[in-house]
Amino acid sequence: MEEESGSLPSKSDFSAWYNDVLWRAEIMDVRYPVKGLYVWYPFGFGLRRQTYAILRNLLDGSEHEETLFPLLIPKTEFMKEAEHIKGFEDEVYWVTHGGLSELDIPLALRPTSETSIYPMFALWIRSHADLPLKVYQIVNTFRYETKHTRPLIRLREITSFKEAHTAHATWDEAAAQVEIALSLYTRFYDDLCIPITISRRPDWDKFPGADYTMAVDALMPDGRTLQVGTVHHLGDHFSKTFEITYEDAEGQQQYVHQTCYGISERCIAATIGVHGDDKGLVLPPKVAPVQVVVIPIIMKKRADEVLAAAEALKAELETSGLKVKIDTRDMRPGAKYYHWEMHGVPLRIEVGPRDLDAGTVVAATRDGEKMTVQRDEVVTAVPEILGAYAARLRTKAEEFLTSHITEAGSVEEAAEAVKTGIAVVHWCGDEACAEELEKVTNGSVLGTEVRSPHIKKSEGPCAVCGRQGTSTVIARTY
Ligand SMILES: Nc1ncnc2c1ncn2[C@@H]1O[C@H](COS(=O)(=O)NC(=O)[C@@H](N)CS)[C@@H](O)[C@H]1O
Repeated sequence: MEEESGSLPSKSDFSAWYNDVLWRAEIMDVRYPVKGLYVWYPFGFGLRRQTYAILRNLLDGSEHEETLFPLLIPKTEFMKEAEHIKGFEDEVYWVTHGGLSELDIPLALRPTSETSIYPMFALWIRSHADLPLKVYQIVNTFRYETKHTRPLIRLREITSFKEAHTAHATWDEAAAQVEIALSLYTRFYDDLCIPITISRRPDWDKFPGADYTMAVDALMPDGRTLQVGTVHHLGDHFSKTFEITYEDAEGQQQYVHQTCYGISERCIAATIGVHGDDKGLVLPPKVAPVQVVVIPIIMKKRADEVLAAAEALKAELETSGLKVKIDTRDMRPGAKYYHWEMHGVPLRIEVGPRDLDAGTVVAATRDGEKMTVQRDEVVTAVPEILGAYAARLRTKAEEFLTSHITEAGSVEEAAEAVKTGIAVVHWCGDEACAEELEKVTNGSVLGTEVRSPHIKKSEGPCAVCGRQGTSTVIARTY
């Protein structure tokens, strides 16, 4: 794709920066003629592949099995669970025709897959020996979002919806699975070098049909939080609706207790938003489609020698398991640096005539570290350089988060804090007080039972009514 004229807006104008970097870094083409649907460029798709490979490995390594359920859900099944319907009825797309003939039963495009999966769970689960059952799928789902749609953040077609669904013998075992899911999500976001907060959503914000919802939030550069994952304890609401029972050791029929937990491409929006800078993407090594770019510094003389050395270096790095590109385009080095910095490539290695003579190369990390490396040590040095780079990304993102969390003693203080980040107040749990908190702060009550190394939980008088309250997170959200 041609390097367009003009330059990337400053990241301080986050909305403009975000929209611009998505096409300049070839992540998403937003010109598709349906609102809320976007096209993955190949480079962006590479970022998606790497990101979801991490997620797959974490799930597969935690006794989940990947599966695939149909996209279309018969209205008869979809309309079975009252809460679920209420939560999704104004978001569901319906297929009403097959060709020219009207369907006798309209089919929903899955907004999420409880009502396609659980009728099958009822067939699959017969005895406690079938439990625990842990499956996941990574599919596209469809939600007719009426709020402002944004690529990777608020889609009508969620193209990368990882949804896990588990079934257990007891409520407690399902609750234990909620904790396992949260620890998997914590590891996943750590691999993306993204610090998160976890909290229990207030009841009015929990997943339709759930007992409770634990949510994972990331702080974006504009001070708003992005819900980048959720884990729901479904109790036996769905198993009673879909008759998912098992025979227990005493020969009794028991309803299973379930969980489900989802992550969408918002994880990529967070990676782009949290780490990016004024020059473009800054990608963690584990998800970068190109981890190292080799730039031959080609002068008139010795061009062939430099090119051969650069190709040899590329081959060696690839053999060591890295994703490497060599940029031999006929353009000045600075234009090449600009291009690969825009694409967030973690490490650039320059090879020129002087380097050949000195037996060295110049390594430059995407966050600005530059060093000379002995040519014959490059293959062992690169993993260390990338490790140190990832640690710096993590530290920088943690510092941003911790410096944007305010323990607020009053509603007014919370209102000030949410202009640029997260406020922690004491809230009694009463909905009326939450409404007052949201009205005055212009933020949302994200939740209680806050889990974050950066937020200490405490008790104290509710910031609104003075009754006994607990630490509660408030922020402006996407
Ligand atoms: N319109 C959307 N665009 C992008 N991501 C979304 C959208 N709606 C939800 N998500 C993401 O998908 C995650 C899971 O969605 S959810 O509704 O909370 N939960 C479920 O659907 C459950 N079935 C767990 S899979 C959310 O935490 C949020 O991060």
